Amino acid sequence: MYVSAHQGWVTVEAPAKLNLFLEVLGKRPDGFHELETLMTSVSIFDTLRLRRSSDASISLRCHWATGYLARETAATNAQAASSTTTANDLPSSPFGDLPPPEKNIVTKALVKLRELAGNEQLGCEVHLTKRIASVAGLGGASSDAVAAILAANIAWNLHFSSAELAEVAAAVGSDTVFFLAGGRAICRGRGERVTPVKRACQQFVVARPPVGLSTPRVFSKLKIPQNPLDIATYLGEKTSGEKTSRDGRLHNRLEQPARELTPWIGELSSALDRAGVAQHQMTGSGSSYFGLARSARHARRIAAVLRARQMGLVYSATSATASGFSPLTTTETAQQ
Ligand SMILES: C[C@@](CO)(OP(=O)(O)O)[C@H](O)COP(=O)(O)OP(=O)(O)OC[C@H]1O[C@@H](n2ccc(N)nc2=O)[C@H](O)[C@@H]1O
Ligand SMILES: Nc1ncnc2c1ncn2[C@@H]1O[C@H](COP(=O)(O)OP(=O)(O)O)[C@@H](O)[C@H]1O
Repeated sequence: MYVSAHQGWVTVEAPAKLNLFLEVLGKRPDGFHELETLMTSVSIFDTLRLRRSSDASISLRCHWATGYLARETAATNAQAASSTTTANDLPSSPFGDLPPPEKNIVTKALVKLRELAGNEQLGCEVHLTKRIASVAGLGGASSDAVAAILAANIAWNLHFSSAELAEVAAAVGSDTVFFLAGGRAICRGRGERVTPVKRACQQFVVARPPVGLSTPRVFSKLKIPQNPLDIATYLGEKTSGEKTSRDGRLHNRLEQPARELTPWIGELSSALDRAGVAQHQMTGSGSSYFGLARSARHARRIAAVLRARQMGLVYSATSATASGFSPLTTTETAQQ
């Protein structure tokens, strides 16, 4: 995350993520699945701007960067949960649909944060510009939630510690905690137990087909593996006591169930094979699919091929760099 503050507004660039390895170890009594996943944040960003307001309302205006409005009546009070807008009454965009503001994860995260701060009078105005496609396995909603928590922690002068921020993040999603530091990390449990690993810079081409996939739906099609793969198949030898990732074999246990739900995964896989991309797979619970490119130029070239074949929304992206993605040690302004 990149965080900055200017004239009362806190701005956060919230990255997407890709799952380079994802294994499902079993189903838990709480209905969630025990995961072992290697995630990397990548250079596809939503932009969240937040400033404190003088009253207790939490208002959110959310739109796609292309100009598609997520909600026409975007400004809403967090308490006004009985808004009359519905998820179906506005034109959808090629990025996917977004919920009305009171159901947006950003609003939920801010309500949770002020609840834990013990001050229901805290209010703010939020503008969210979305570029990360939705129901795409790119973690856009989780990243937005963390961006909002970080921005409000500054705007509301809460001085929450990293551990407290992680508690708020975990309360609103499973892969949210990862986004607090981003970079590259192994996430276990529901996704909330995060171990950073050394980063290698990688280039990707990412395509989000015209259909999205809902996470619970993909999990419902999954057959739990008898012999789950060890993440060591992806991670290399230990270096100075810390695991370092090498470009191991990609793996995503959720890809097979997703292939049963949409032909797009198979089509993207074939397109990347034909384009000569050596390693590719689906990210998260889909529907986005990515390939490992040899260079930024290679990624752009493959992206152009996929666009020409109308394979959906196509991005070329690079993995997180060590400097830019740690909100907890970010710029001076952000630490005020
Ligand atoms: C599965 C992953 C892998 O990165 O997929 P993506 O959503 O990113 O594609 C994530 O952990 C998703 O994280 P997140 O999107 O925050 O999930 P949540 O909102 O907490 O859960 C949505 C639903 O997914 C299922 N779910 C999610 C996480 C998990 N470890 N086990 C599950 O079974 C549950 O049915 C849950 O109700
Ligand atoms: N700020 C947000 N951005 C995107 N989707 C959101 C947001 N808030 C809530 N949602 C809901 O979250 C779900 C998609 O989450 P998203 O992170 O885009 O998918 P995925 O986890 O597959 O990447 C959808 O049901 C969507 O309505």
